[in-house]
Amino acid sequence: MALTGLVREKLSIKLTETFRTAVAEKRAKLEYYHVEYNDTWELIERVGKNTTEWLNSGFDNLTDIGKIFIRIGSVLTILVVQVWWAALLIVTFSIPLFWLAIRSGKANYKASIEAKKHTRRADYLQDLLSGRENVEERALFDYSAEINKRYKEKYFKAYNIDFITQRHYFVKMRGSGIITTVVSIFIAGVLISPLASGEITIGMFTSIISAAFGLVRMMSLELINTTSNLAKSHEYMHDLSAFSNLSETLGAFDLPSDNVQEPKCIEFSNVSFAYPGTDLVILKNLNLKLFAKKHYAFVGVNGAGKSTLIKLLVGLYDNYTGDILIDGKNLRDFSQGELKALFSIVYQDFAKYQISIKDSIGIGNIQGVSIQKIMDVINILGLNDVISKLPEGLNTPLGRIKDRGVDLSGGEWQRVAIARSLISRSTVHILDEPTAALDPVAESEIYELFDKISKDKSTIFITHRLGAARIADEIFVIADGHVTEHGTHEELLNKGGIYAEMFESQRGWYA
Ligand SMILES: Nc1ncnc2c1ncn2[C@@H]1O[C@H](COP(=O)(O)OP(=O)(O)OP(=O)(O)O)[C@@H](O)[C@H]1O
Repeated sequence: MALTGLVREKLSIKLTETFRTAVAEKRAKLEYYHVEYNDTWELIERVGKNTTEWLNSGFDNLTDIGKIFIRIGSVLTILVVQVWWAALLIVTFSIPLFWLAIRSGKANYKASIEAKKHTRRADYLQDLLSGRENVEERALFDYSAEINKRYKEKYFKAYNIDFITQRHYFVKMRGSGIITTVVSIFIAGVLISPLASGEITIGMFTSIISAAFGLVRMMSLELINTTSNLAKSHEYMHDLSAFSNLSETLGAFDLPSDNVQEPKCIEFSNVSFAYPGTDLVILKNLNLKLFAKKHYAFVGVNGAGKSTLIKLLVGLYDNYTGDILIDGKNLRDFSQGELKALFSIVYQDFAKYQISIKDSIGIGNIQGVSIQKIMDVINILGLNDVISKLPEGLNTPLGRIKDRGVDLSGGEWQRVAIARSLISRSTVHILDEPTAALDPVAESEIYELFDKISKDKSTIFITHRLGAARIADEIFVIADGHVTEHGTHEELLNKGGIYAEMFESQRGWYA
């Protein structure tokens, strides 16, 4: 490898590593709503996916363009000295082509973004057709032919966008090639007369013509092509800059603070909220109060706003009106470290980490947790039976990424997620219905267990199964974005409202 190649390789590795790390860090620090908002999510995906390739090609294009300019400069000098007007003519004709190349490069990049939207959908459909996750449903519902049809539609949409863009590019570039060749032929034609009259020698004529054609080739092919690619890289850098300007969560990497006390009172006061970029108000003047060491259940129909309420409580959004107060202090004034120390949460779609079961639980307390503590939660959650069957016990990798990996059942994965939350140091434990894979009785058992081990802690859980809600000290019924009923299980049954109606319809599940 030539020395320049070696230097290029070294620089490229350094640049790529620096940017890759910076992009990963930035992603981790982004304010949560960027992830849920489609436009910013697409930008995040775009910038994060092929960082290495884009940076490498941008770097290559820059060095290529430098080299081409040096070569053009030397040929141009020869031509200027010999026939200045020929050099001027070529340069003049090349300027609009240069501009065309920049526009083509930008258009190519924009088209690739448009095509990507269809490709992403096509990739998803491809996954449905061949992925592991839905192999059973694929056989059961026999939807492969229909999905395949949709896949082809999406694939060809993306293909057509790419093809049309490439065709435009090709036509433009061919056109520029023809124009500049005509210019060179014109120069040759004009020089024939001085050659015939002996004003210039045949040697001089050949050297001028070869310089002119060389210049035209460099201007119309190499320079235009590289400029177009550079314009694409420039568009990527533009995206990268928009990405780096996205707002960040202050103190995103802060560890849970040590000095946070369990809150005595959490209060929602007239809280209203619409997701960023939408007009639909999800929470409407919601009011409620939660007290220390009590266990609360939020119930209500799908879409009532229960999970949204939790997202606000743990600080994922702060663009609500009204106030959320923790012992009288506004939630917006809490640091990330304090919020992390306050709340731990198990989401409906909790993560299934494909690492050892020990680490999968241990990351719930990244500051360090003893094996004894991990074993305690394992015992409490009845996971010891599962672990005793694993070939490498606590060190067995979960999932199927590794050859030695072992998959768990839906309910077992949920217990691992709950265990992770239980070993965290936070003072308020929240379960946002992570128990959907369990049957109603097993779900009730998990909540009873959770209730028992969280005796001295504040807990909140969301559930649709009211047999589980029974154990809560107080139940909040959320409907249409606000609290419509609250009280103990018995109080709500006696009230004969929505809760009583819902419980009646579910009674058979627990018989
Ligand atoms: N990121 C989002 N952007 C826009 N709207 C959203 C977003 N997330 C949720 N919603 C909407 O907010 C409403 C309330 O959703 P939420 O998840 O809080 O309901 P829920 O009571 O927890 O429902 P479920 O019991 O089905 O989980 C729904 O209409 C939902 O479509």
